[in-house]
Amino acid sequence: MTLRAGVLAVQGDVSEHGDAIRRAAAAHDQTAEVVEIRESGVVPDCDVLLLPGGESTTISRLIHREGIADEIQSHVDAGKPVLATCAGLIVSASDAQDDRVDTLNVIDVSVERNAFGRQKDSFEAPLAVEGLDDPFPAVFIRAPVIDYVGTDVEVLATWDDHPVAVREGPVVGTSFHPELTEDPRIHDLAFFDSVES
Ligand SMILES: NC(=O)CC[C@H](N)C(=O)O
Repeated sequence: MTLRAGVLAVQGDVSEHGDAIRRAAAAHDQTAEVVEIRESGVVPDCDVLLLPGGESTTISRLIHREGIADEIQSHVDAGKPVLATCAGLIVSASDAQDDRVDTLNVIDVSVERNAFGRQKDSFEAPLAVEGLDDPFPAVFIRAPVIDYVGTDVEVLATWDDHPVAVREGPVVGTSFHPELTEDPRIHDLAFFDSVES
């Protein structure tokens, strides 16, 4: 099976997500065809979506301007998988506590932007994640803190008493950047568990 994976490419770390989904697919003897999303009309043909890290105020502005935001919401309504990382999670949240981010409201969490690692902008931590046997090397870069999760949201990992990986229906969100390591297990958990079942 070839999976058509759309990476939101209006801004952010796009190519890394493409590589990560290809690695995860290969681990399942599948291939991923990666398409970059910069305009409307692409999302409806995608099996899965990746919403990368970057700058959430910019990403939010561009996806609304280009008519991509509604298409992402329809993708989620249809039960199709999404992995949203860092700024992608902020854009996906129900609340970003920032008027400049018009969120998609596809995962019921409230996030505080740039709240992790104020003293030290980025850090890596070995993270215990629900469903993974060994810790995941989680890279945090000016990461959002999740300070509220809705009742339908499953917390997959916490760091420093805060949820940092969450799932609601087809959407998995992380405060950290799984695409910046060689380890495919978060992409695997977001896509191949759900796509294959
Ligand atoms: N690494 C990231 O994606 C950082 C997110 C960024 N600080 C934002 O709020 O948009």
